[in-house]
Amino acid sequence: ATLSAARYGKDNVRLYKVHRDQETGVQTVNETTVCVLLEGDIDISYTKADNSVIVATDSVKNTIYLLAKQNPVTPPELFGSILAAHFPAKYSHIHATHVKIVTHRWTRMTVDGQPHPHSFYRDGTETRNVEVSFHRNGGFTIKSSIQGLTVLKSTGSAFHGFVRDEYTTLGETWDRILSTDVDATWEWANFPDLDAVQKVVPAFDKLWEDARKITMDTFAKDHSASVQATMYKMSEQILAAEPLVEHVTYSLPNKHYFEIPMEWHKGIKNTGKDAEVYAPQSGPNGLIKCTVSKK
Ligand SMILES: O=c1[nH]c(=O)c2nn[nH]c2[nH]1
Repeated sequence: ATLSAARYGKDNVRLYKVHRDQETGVQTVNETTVCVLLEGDIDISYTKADNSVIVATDSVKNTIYLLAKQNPVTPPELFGSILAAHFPAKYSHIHATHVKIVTHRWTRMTVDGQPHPHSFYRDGTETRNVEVSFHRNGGFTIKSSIQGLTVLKSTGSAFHGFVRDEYTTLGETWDRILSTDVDATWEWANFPDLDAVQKVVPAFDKLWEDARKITMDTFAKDHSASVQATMYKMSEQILAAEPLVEHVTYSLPNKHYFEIPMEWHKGIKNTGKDAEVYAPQSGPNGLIKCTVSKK
């Protein structure tokens, strides 16, 4: 037997940092859940029970908190890169780091018509995430994503013209509910070093805002012929929004809402154009994926 791959570290490191603006008194919060995994000359800790090469996962956790104290934690692409670069710089036998940061929403409250200086609410389970992989000789691969943004449109979605054969029972529709949990990822061109990441910092927040707007605007406005067609339009627009992005990937569950026939009860019409009451389905669900890349 041979050890063909190995990486280890600390997962589910919950991190909160507050910024206090001394002049305005406005406080800003950031809450994330972090995973840092290390790769390198660590084989003997697996194959020979030799722990001399192990940076303890507890030390990894300590390092995450210390670097969060000493560095900006936003944008997550920057903090993820700072975290990823630290370990190969500190430990000569660690050659690569894989970082995942999940950012939870704390949306500032509006109180008495004004943004409140230090009060926030969790508006949904949507998260803003990054995955940063760094190799000593390979620079930074950064993937940014929006996940868990649940959307629904009550019309403006059709699905017809698909294969009809002896396996098909699904009826064609020109007007259906469409709902999904958005999982959209955009992959940046390789950054050779931390300076290259620092130079692009403003683009990270901007593209997250643009990608979120593109996703919701397209979802709302597109007369959707299918999940496939609509997600391709979203992907094209994100690619066009930022030259440094090389691939855009969407993974969208099709969360079905079934019509409930009622004509058996006194002839009540509740299907097709008369449908008003539906049964939201927990499963099965369609799952539609695509990756769209620069030419
Ligand atoms: O948008 C859709 N795409 C599909 O591939 C599909 N299959 N059943 N319903 C569907 N809706």
